[in-house]
Amino acid sequence: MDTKTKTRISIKQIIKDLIPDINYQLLFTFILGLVVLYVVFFKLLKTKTSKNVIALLGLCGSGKTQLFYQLCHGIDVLSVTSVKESSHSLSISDSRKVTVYDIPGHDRIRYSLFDKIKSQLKALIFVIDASAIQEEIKDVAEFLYTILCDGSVQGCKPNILIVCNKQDIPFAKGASLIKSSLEKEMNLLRVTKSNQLKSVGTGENNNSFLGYQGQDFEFNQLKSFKISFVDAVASKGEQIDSIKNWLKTI
Ligand SMILES: Nc1nc2c(ncn2[C@@H]2O[C@H](COP(=O)(O)OP(=O)(O)OP(=O)(O)O)[C@@H](O)[C@H]2O)c(=O)[nH]1
Repeated sequence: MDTKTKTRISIKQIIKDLIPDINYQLLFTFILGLVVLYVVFFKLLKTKTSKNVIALLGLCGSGKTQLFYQLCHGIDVLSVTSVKESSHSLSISDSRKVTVYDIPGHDRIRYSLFDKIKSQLKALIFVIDASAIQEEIKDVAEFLYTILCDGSVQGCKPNILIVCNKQDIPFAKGASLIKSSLEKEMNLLRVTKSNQLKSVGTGENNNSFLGYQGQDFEFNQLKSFKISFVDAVASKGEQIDSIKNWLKTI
């Protein structure tokens, strides 16, 4: 008898001595269960910790880069239209760090850059130029609608902050007015979007219709997201405290 077989027999003997009526099948199932639990636990932990991205989104010129520099470096920046994303690690509390991405607003590149990070979203900051919202409402609503319909974004359930920036400019619209204007615009948009999908024969697409059927669209119908609106002035970090406070809550 070799030493390996001897050891196996003695281990079996020890277990038998300890628990005389042992059911090996039950023991095996128990150990297998523990292994499965261990794997699932670590997978869950990994998914939770890997969602540490905050994306700054919005149309060109809304003030994303200005806000990015204020939040991450506490400085003002003389910015030009961005053509590639910038990122920076930011501490949002003593023990938590996130990576903030400034995604350029140009419609040719914003989606491809956003696609790279959207599966790791912890939160989204959507920046609007409140002084130009009357002219830009359709584009803003379309961009926001597309983001909210995205399957990966819906899967991440990020907290969303809609920043109504440039409140220092006379006649800039306030957050509550912008919220209701966006709801009206998105109400129209979801009819066109779902009709477009029907006409190309894709049938029902759960992601394309936001809110409740038969009711006017309201942001609070979106249960996957926690959406808040704030007024802000990113220039010189004049009015960004509400954004900083929100970051602590995500
Ligand atoms: N008055 C005022 N101007 C601002 C404010 N925030 C940003 N700006 C100005 O708006 C312009 C555009 O700001 P950016 O931060 O470059 O805008 P962006 O969203 O990053 O633009 P893209 O890179 O094209 O996507 C710059 O001239 C900023 O100085 C603000 O709160 N008030």
